[in-house]
Amino acid sequence: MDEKRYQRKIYLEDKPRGEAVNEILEAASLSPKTEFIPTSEALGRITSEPVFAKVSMPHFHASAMDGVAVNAEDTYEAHEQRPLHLSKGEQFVYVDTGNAIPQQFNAVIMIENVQILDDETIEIIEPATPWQHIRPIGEDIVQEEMLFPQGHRLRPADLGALLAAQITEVPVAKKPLVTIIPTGSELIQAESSLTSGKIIEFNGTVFANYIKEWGGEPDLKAIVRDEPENIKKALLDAVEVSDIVVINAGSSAGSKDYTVHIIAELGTVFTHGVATRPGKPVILGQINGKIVVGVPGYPVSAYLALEWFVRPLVCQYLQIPVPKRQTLEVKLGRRIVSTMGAEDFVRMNIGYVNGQFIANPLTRAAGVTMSLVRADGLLVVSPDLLGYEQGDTVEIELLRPLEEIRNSIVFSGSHDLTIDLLSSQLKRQRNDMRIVSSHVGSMAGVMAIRKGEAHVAGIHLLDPETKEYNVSYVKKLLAGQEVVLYPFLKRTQGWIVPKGNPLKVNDVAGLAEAQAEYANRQKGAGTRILFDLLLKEQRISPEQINGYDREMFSHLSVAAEVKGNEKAAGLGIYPAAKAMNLDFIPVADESYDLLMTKAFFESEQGRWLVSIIQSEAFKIEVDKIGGYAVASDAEPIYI
Ligand SMILES: Nc1nc2c(c(=O)[nH]1)N[C@H]1C(S)=C(S)[C@@H](COP(=O)(O)OP(=O)(O)OC[C@H]3O[C@@H](n4cnc5c(N)ncnc54)[C@H](O)[C@@H]3O)O[C@H]1N2
Ligand code: MOO
Repeated sequence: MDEKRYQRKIYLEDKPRGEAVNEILEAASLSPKTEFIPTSEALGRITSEPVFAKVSMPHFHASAMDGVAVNAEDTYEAHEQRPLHLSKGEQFVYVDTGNAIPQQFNAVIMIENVQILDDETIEIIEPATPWQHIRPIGEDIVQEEMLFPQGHRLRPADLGALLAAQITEVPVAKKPLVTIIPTGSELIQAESSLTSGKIIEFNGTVFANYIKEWGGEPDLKAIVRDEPENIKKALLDAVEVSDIVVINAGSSAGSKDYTVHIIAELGTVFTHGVATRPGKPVILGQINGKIVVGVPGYPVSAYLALEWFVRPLVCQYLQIPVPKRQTLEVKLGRRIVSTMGAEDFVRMNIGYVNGQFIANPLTRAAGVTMSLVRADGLLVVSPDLLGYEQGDTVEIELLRPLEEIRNSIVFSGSHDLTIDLLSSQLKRQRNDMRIVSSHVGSMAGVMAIRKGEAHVAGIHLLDPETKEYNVSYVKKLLAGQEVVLYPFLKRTQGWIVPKGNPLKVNDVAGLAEAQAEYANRQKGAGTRILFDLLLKEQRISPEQINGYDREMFSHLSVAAEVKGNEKAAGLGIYPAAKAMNLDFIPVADESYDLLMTKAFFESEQGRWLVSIIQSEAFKIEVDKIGGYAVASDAEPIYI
């Protein structure tokens, strides 16, 4: 393979996103092609031309009520004091709702207002007005009337109107065919077995489904290895048949990032690098008249780039405007730093606490797929800003329905596996509520309650003086605030070590002596406070601990670090060790309590939370994990 021809490209442009998208829209000038499809299958499709009714609805004068059809003139004499008799056939006929009205009649009297005297005769006491209770021809739809203009997205009721007007086949815009080419020699299908360095290909499926959602027809190709000839062939095959081509990864400055050179060789490159973070290394080009969008490999960058560049192309093809997201004004719980000169897209969590929406940034790392799963909204920081201060009011694009956000219980503080159980039990009882948790550590959890950014915080803070948990911290840090400490769990902290405890770790002294590779927790985490106390008690300095500066953010991450490394050790809770099939040496029993504002504790959501904690079903689930005792009949401590 002639790989030398494709030199690394180190410097990327920083083109404004709007400029980059306009360029490709102009070059593409995609226009819709019409196809006729059965009306019953046209849900969500876009009409490609105006649609006119073939027949009227109703196409005959139809009775709107069950009753009798009459000629209004025959009934004018009827009066309460002078009941009028009408004879069947000549002066009236019985009709049901929807029946055609015989030619000689022009009104319907409801059956309730008719006195049946015998088989042939009825009596009425009120005259009928012409056309009463009759749906005249075309009341609903008039033949030749325009039902829909072009560019209308068909909804279920629209399909009904089309069929009623006898349109059984509807002209819609053909879906643009979008070919998706995942590239990368490290990629494997999810079904294959994983070895180090291999990554499961999943961006392709994400793309295919967004494209479907946006109205396109995706064609997800097999993984293409990082070899110029393979990439070239995949691109040439794709532009032959598709309307738009998406090629994933190989967009940056890596030694195997050939895509940009290949597009340049086969056609034109308009853009390599846009002024956005993440998503910078986008490639926009054209081969044989077809637009090729090279989206970065990292999943978050990939999704954003797809939305910025592929969605407008799909919409251009369908001739519909690019839909805008609903926005929400929120208060920022944390400061947000942004790059000058580039648009920043920050994934955000939003909570509705104390009557206001508070938003906090999720991780900014472009490789974290779960940040897209968890995000409630997207904050777009414009290129001329350096960011926002904590407490600023900003507008956020919503990625989730507002109702869902409003009903979320915002959970902060320390991580514990039982919070996930609590969350699923709550969802079982109240499918309109959910727990959103961020694992920031006990101390940050207390602060989140103090600043009104969370409803509940899980905390386990050992007071080195009193050897008591939580109470002294809350009293000191939340003085003057009305809060409740709800005794939740007793759990055991201990050494998490490889099976068989090869380094024979039993205490901090042993840990230091064996020079174990220690996986520490972040500052402010309850486990970290415990560890520092153990060091102090045994007069061991942090410098003696190998790995003291490596901070993990949860018990499970500590266990994951220990797994597969015979020299590693960590401090954490029993279930984390069990989950990763590691050994556990108990060190201390601790109280993991729930800190809440009094207002939340007494709210409907707060009462639900407590009722789930006290439920038998929850206790059974917790017992299944092992290593916990749920505090039963707990009395909340008002502070
Ligand atoms: N020296 C520099 N390095 C990088 C730069 C840079 O400017 N200078 N940019 C970084 C940024 S920002 C991004 S974004 C990535 C873009 O990388 P590529 O588009 O070249 O993609 P890869 O390196 O091949 O992959 C990145 C990452 O994503 C995974 N990946 C790729 N395809 C898929 C897929 N279909 N499904 C799931 N995951 C996928 C891939 O395995 C890598 O882990 O470059 C930075 N580096
Ligand atoms: O631009 Mo990359 O897309 O930041 O992660």
